[in-house]
Amino acid sequence: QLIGRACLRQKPCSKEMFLEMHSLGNFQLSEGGEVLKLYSEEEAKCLDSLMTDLLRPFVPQYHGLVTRGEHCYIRLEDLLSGLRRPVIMDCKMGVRTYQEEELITARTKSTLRSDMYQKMMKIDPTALSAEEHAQKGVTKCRYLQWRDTTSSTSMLGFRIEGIMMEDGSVQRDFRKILTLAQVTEALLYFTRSQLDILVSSKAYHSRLLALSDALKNSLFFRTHEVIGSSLLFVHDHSSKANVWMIDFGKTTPVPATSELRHNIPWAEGSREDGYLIGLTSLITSLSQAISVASWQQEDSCGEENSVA
Ligand SMILES: Nc1ncnc2c1ncn2[C@@H]1O[C@H](COP(=O)(O)OP(=O)(O)OP(=O)(O)O)[C@@H](O)[C@H]1O
Ligand SMILES: O=P(O)(O)O[C@@H]1[C@H](O)[C@H](O)[C@@H](OP(=O)(O)O)[C@H](OP(=O)(O)O)[C@H]1O
Repeated sequence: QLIGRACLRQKPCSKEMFLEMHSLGNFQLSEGGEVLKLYSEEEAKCLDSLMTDLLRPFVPQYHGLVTRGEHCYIRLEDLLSGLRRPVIMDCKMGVRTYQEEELITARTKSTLRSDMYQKMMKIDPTALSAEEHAQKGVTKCRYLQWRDTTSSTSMLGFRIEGIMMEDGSVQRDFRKILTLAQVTEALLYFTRSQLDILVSSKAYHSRLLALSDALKNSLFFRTHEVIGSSLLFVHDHSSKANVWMIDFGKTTPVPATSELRHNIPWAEGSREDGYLIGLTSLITSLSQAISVASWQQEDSCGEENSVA
């Protein structure tokens, strides 16, 4: 994720610097309120469908394709346009981050990844089997499964990938978050307990409820397995706050005869992704954060009155 790449720099964050960070990965600078993301057929197809779906207000506007040099790019609305020193949180949604297809491929053709072995070694060498140690490699699917079960993905249906604060500092140390209480703590940190960002009519809580309604009625959502997609939370000092669905590179249509529920646990073959399990967890945690922030505000008013 970009937020991870942004770790490379810890200076105050301007829009230019933010977009520059994109160019380290799959993104390129662009003019006129757009960002360019490296083309993938799956993502372009999803964005095409989303532009005529009920989810359109929750997705960056898609302006088609453009070629720059040797590469083709997807033109997307820049979600940070108009924000000064934005604060950003990327939550990867769903109870798993690998497609069923990746699982099948891993069983039949096991390409080993030494980078993923090294990442596991660094965090928990005991999680690796003797065979994996001997090979010094793991399949991507094995790594993604390990990431899912050791983060809140499997249990809560989402995980926080990263948070970037207004000074450009980036936190990615959310791997150990497993419970709703820990998510609540992270949300209070991310919003600095500001109630206008958490709960006002144009803030995170109401936006998530509106998204939940739209998802229930969306044809796109009923007919797609949504894997590795994120909810991007963005606000700035003026308390403008919004949540967007992004990253459809691993989102695929299900066969015409089936529809997904998104709110039940995954069993192989079902293609269920648990997206709504994650959204429910997020809304619950946000409600808890609102309660805590309200108590904090009452407490500080009480202290001020007693000093006066
Ligand atoms: N339309 C947009 N406007 C502004 N920023 C965006 C936009 N889309 C994505 N980003 C930023 O870029 C980051 C990466 O986006 P995205 O997940 O789509 O890319 P990716 O290359 O598929 O990531 P990964 O492969 O690591 O999952 C997001 O966390 C977000 O901060
Ligand atoms: O969580 P980490 O440690 O950052 O690991 C990455 C993360 O799991 C991404 O979801 C995955 O990309 P996809 O979901 O797009 O497959 C990427 O695979 P990659 O290295 O093959 O891009 C991993 O390296």
